[in-house]
Amino acid sequence: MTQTLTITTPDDWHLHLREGDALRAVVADSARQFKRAIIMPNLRPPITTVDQALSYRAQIMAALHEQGLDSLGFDPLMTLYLTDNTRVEDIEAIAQSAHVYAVKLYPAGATTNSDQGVTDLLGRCTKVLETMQRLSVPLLVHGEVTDPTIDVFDREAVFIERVMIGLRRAYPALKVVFEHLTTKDGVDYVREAEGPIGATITPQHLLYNRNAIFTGGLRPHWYCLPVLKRETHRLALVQAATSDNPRFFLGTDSAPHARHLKEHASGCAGCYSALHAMTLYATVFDAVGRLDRLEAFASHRGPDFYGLPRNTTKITLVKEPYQVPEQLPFGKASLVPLASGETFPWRVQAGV
Ligand SMILES: NC(=O)N[C@@H](CC(=O)O)C(=O)O
Ligand SMILES: [Zn+2]
Ligand SMILES: [Zn+2]
Repeated sequence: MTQTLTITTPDDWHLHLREGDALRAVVADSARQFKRAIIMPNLRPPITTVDQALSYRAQIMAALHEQGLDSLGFDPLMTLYLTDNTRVEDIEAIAQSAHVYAVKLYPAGATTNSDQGVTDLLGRCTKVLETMQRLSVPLLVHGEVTDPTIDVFDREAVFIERVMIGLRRAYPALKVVFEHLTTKDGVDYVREAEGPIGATITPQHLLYNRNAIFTGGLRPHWYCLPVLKRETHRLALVQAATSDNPRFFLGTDSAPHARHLKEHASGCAGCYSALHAMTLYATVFDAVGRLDRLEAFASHRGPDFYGLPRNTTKITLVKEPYQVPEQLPFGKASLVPLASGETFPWRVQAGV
């Protein structure tokens, strides 16, 4: 008999949906597996006010509507992009809003569309951080320093020392999500830290180490930020995700970029995983004999951290081979999903 696994419908606590044709090309992939997703605000220009977040959300809902997918009931949870100029009123507006849930910190220059990010968090954002702490608005952190003298592979570990510890000491009750955790240093920090902290973990950082970027030649579709790390770090992430620690939960960081911009002299950072995210996570959990923890990681710990109800619907995963397409349409361009062409042992039961 084919093995199946039925779990509470999961949520994706870190997702890039883009805009326009790109949005229309990818949004259904998330909506078919996930009930809710935290939508990243790193558009051009970035989403910095509640009004902008609401009109972006309307764009997302319209894209689903055009494709006849309203009945999926997908709920995009919006975020604002923290800048040096974010105002206390912007945070107060979040607390009043039914659709905006968090503020995202991109250190200036750290990643895709982060040039308007924060230059001096503890110097320039004190009033805003105080207000977030008081109103229980979570800060979602891209945790890498941008100092060019720091080795790319060390930027997360150095961020903990230079920024995270001081930030959390200054605002001990601020809810913080350490996004797309990639190192054993990060896992140890999140596990041991006091106060309200959580961390998202992507499928690529659970499945691959940095050798994947260089196997048989330079492979741009395995390039994301924070970059894949060595095997010891991957093992620590798998251990954390499959443990019973409520601080570690699912966030794909699915980040679509057109094929020609990935296969480029300065290729964009980001892996597209929304298409087959639950296939990838189930593969990891099954490989270490911990499918029993997949539901907690994918469906329970995220809403618990954000103080939201868990979903009441279910999805079923089936242990049948799933082959990842070589590429997908992406407006006028094409999109190469993570591990394109490869076969994995689990798939989501087709419902819609
Ligand atoms: N993760 C990535 O490699 N890229 C993300 C940005 C981010 O999450 O840092 C993107 O928007 O492309
Ligand atoms: Zn990031
Ligand atoms: Zn991201």
